[in-house]
Amino acid sequence: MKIALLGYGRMGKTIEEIAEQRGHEVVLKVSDDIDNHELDGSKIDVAIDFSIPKAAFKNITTCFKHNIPVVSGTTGWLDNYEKARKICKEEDSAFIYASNFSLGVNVFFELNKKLAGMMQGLEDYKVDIEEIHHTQKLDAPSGTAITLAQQIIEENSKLKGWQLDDADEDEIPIYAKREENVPGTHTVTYDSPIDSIEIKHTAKSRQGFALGAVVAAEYLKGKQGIFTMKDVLSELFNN
Ligand SMILES: NC(=O)C1=CN([C@@H]2O[C@H](COP(=O)(O)OP(=O)(O)OC[C@H]3O[C@@H](n4cnc5c(N)ncnc54)[C@H](O)[C@@H]3O)[C@@H](O)[C@H]2O)C=CC1
Ligand SMILES: O=C(O)C1=N[C@H](C(=O)O)C[C@H](O)C1
Repeated sequence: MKIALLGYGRMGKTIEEIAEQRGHEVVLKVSDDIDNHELDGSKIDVAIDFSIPKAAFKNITTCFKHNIPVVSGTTGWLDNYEKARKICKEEDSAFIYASNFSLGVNVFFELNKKLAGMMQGLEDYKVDIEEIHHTQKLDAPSGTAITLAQQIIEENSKLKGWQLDDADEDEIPIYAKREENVPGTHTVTYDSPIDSIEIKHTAKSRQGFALGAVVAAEYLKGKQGIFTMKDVLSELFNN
């Protein structure tokens, strides 16, 4: 598979390593305005975007217009997600976005939904989310923490939204911490006066995110439409 990397930072470099191990070829690396690069849809099978929040929408939709399917993991640009989906459909292109591509986090997402469903009637428990990332991270809270919050809100009609730090009674507080060299740690806690329940995912490196993104690109090649990591993992595990 011929891959264009949109963003060649920590994730771009890890993705290149894993893509090559899996027999793919990186044919283009973009680290600046995508308009400065020639995009030939006949020479690129899939673009993988791990760039920066303010570039992601333009990167993604420019690829759609050149008939190049896109896997995107960039966080902090989702105000424009619906617009990107619309352009993908108009251009008959293909798209997978995930706030977190790691297999472990996708299992954690399922666990989070299940636990939120079990906790929704238990009003003594207050839920919060903590995320810890490296100090270079541009956005807060993390995309993964936002996904976790949205999943909990979908299961609990009493919760109306999320908030960084100081939240109202009907909101989930998200605490975003920044520490040197932490690839990504997420904890969901339900706390009551008598006990607490905690689920936690700790990434030990960026390998899991990168592997998930390459597997998603393998899934997307030759397809048309909008997909999720759930589609990718269902195919992978035949369920
Ligand atoms: N969904 C997931 O599984 C994961 C998502 N991420 C997200 O991926 C993004 C990138 O993360 P890192 O690689 O750690 O950041 P990074 O800062 O190491 O890399 C971003 C790169 O984008 C480049 N860039 C700047 N303007 C650009 C443009 N117009 N087009 C293309 N590239 C441009 C920068 O030069 C930089 O090298 C972040 O939004 C992060 O939150 C990170 C890890 C996992
Ligand atoms: O910026 C990062 O590094 C990460 N970003 C993603 C997020 O915002 O959730 C995923 C992962 O936690 C690493």
